[in-house]
Amino acid sequence: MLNKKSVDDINVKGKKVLVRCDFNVPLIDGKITDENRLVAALPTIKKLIADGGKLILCSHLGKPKGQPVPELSLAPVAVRLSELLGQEVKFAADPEVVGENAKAAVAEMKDGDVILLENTRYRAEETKNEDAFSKDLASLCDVFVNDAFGTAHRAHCSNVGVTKYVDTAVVGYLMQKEIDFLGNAVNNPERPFVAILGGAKVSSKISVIENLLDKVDTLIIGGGMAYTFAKAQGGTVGKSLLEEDYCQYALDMIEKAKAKGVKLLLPVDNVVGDDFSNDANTQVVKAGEIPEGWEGLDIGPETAKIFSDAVKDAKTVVWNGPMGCFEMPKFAKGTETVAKALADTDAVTIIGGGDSAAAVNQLGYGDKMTHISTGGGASLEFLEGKELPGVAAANDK
Ligand SMILES: Nc1ncnc2c1ncn2[C@@H]1O[C@H](COP(=O)(O)OP(=O)(O)O)[C@@H](O)[C@H]1O
Ligand SMILES: O=C(OP(=O)(O)O)[C@H](O)COP(=O)(O)O
Repeated sequence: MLNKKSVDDINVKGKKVLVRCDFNVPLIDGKITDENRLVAALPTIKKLIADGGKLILCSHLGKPKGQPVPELSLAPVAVRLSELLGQEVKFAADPEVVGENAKAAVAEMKDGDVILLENTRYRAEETKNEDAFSKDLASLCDVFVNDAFGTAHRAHCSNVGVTKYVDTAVVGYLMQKEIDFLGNAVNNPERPFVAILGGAKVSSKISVIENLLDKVDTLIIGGGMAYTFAKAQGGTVGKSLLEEDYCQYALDMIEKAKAKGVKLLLPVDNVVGDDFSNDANTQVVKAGEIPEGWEGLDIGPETAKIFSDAVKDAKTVVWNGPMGCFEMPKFAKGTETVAKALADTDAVTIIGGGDSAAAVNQLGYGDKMTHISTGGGASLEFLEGKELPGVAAANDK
């Protein structure tokens, strides 16, 4: 259990409550194309409304780099949130985020009202965690609630700096839920505990591999990073994604897994293409036997079966990173097979955010998983065993 004060430990009746959410959602032509992060924020927002707080919501959106960028305004989020909540979420348009407009909007609020501030990254201080903006934010409220799990790995004004200038800083339900699911899976798993890692590069997953090798019964490695392991073991990988500098590291990890009694599963076959394109010619070859001019873009059918079988017997599964270039239908089969195996197992299934979450949702297995994290970078850093600054900054219980 997360040892931080939460929205259940405070009384917000009649108080101004600044709620940091992660409303960093994909927008195409002003339309929200994935609203999971909005839906995930609703329980905390509804609870605080019911308790009679005056809710001042805030979030970043994209990377406007410290100045107003109209395409990155949070205005469309206020519209959609109003619909989802069934009550008006007034948008406090303000290029300074906490300028005259926002202050006037806050001054008019009644108990149970909700407003949304403009994109916090319109202010240059935000990502530098500089005091001026932290103080501005704190001046708006009596109480601060951080429910932005997706941003918890950042130390910015709106999730960390602001806590220096408020007496009460607690976490919301989403933050609690994410940390409880990820924390239980990693630190107190029902066994067998299987972790599946994929994605592009070994270099970006090193700390996760190291941390998980101390905890899992089985570690499955697929995706682009598997080719560095294949090459390290003396195989040929054609023009597959390869990090030569990490070959020795890959061999060390194979040895480390052996020494710890962790079963390490690597691909035994691959779907290869003669081009990085959905129009490529393809064939299935044994892992480490990829011909010159071809590149591995997915795990092969035999590998997909081995990985699925390992998941079948598991009691806890954590998955981060696709098994291949799932964005191209020709190379999506491996990721799809693994997603289906997770959907069919009785195990607790936890999906790290980012591409794996997108893949699982896209394939229609979203509601079959125990928990899909709303944070890519944040869940990765959690799996690395790092302390998340956004969580650390809240008041201890
Ligand atoms: N065999 C491969 N060759 C090249 N890219 C790959 C391969 N397998 C997976 N990828 C790519 O890796 C990307 C995801 O990598 P990464 O950012 O590390 O994962 P995540 O966001 O889940 O942490 C996807 O865009 C996917 O297309
Ligand atoms: O979308 C986010 O991260 P994610 O894509 O790693 O899940 C968070 O909102 C953090 O955004 P940032 O990576 O611009 O700091």
